[in-house]
Amino acid sequence: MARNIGSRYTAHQILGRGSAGTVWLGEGPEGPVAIKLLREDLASDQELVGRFVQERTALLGLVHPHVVAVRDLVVDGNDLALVMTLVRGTDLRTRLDRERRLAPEAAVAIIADVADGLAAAHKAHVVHRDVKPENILLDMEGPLGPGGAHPALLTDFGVAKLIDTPRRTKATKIIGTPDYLAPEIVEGLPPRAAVDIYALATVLYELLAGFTPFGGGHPGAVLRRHVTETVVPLPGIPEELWQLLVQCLAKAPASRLRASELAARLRDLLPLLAGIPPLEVDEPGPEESDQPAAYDEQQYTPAAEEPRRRGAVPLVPGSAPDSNRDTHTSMRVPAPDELAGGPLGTARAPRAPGRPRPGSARNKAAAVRKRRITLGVAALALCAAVVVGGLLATGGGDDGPAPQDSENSAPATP
Ligand SMILES: Nc1ncnc2c1ncn2[C@@H]1O[C@H](COP(=O)(O)OP(=O)(O)OP(=O)(O)O)[C@@H](O)[C@H]1O
Repeated sequence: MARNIGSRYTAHQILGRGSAGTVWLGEGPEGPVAIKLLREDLASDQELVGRFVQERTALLGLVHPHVVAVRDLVVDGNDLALVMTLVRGTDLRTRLDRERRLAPEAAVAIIADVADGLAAAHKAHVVHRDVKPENILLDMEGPLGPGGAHPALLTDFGVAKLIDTPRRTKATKIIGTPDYLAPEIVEGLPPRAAVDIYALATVLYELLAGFTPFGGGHPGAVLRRHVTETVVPLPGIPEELWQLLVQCLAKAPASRLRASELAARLRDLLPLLAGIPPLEVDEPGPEESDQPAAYDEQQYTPAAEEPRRRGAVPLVPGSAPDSNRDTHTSMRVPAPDELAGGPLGTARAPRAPGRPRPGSARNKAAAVRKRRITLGVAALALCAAVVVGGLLATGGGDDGPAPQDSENSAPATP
């Protein structure tokens, strides 16, 4: 069923739904386009419409081979729409869902493309703020690159910023997708270009591992891990690539690479990665979905009809994206004491197949068993010492004190 969008565009068929609206396959004066029609309640928000118009120049000015171009903005009656270049292909989430893990060469080629797009945006002082596989489109009509990767384009520029109006989200609330949120955002700092680098490095990790480094479980736990936990090495990952990942996942934004540098360094690595198969990494089990120790769950309110999916809530309450993907969260910024992690951590640390993960529930159980044994042996040693001491005190023993096992008599440590 076709419908007109403004006077110049016709929307023909729904391509997909996100939390902020519906993307249509449409037609304009210059041929086929993708039209993101924002939800009616957003379109009727005068403040948002004002921002939409304000951001017009920045959004329309961003033209780059690895950015989905916004070609027009339509404000017409109840319609508020972004007209974009139509990308014929799929999004990276769909590819990842299908393949679980990508070979390092293909993963790096895709991320290098996106880093190029980000470099152009950052040069124009535009921060994306919502880099994630859902917002990376693969152009199946483009030429095949290294590792058989199709060209990758970043989409949804400026949408997070448009929706993050002071009225919708108080200064103390976080907007974004938990798995990809940089620690400085969790700590309440304003988002700068480095947040996109952190998110992009998280996507690269996910392409290689099949899961994000700090995701899983309650969104509060995910946010805390971003701030307190360090990323655990992926088994079999080439060292140069690992070092690059670690640098871009640094907690301090200033330690991360700039987008242009990241793109160049990734491309330099491509010859080294040629022919390497996808890494063999065990999927994290459900045991890692720990609840944060101190986070007040009352503060986290998923939309009533929204099922708990990977700990996410939609960007805008009441929205129903048509996929079961992690979308956005809107939560208050956790207090410092809530961000303090436990000694074992709760990150879904990767491991080589068959080997236990540090900090996993299985390891916690082993730690508890070890502690019980240590305590038992220490108690026995103490009893023996008391008996021997008693015998000595009463002059009843000639064999001297019982031998002390220095390891077993040490105080039990958790
Ligand atoms: N320019 C485009 N060309 C072709 N398909 C597109 C384009 N932009 C978006 N799509 C498709 O439309 C669907 C919905 O996109 P949208 O950006 O609204 O949602 P999302 O990013 O998945 O979720 P959210 O907005 O909640 O983060 C996606 O499946 C995406 O692949």
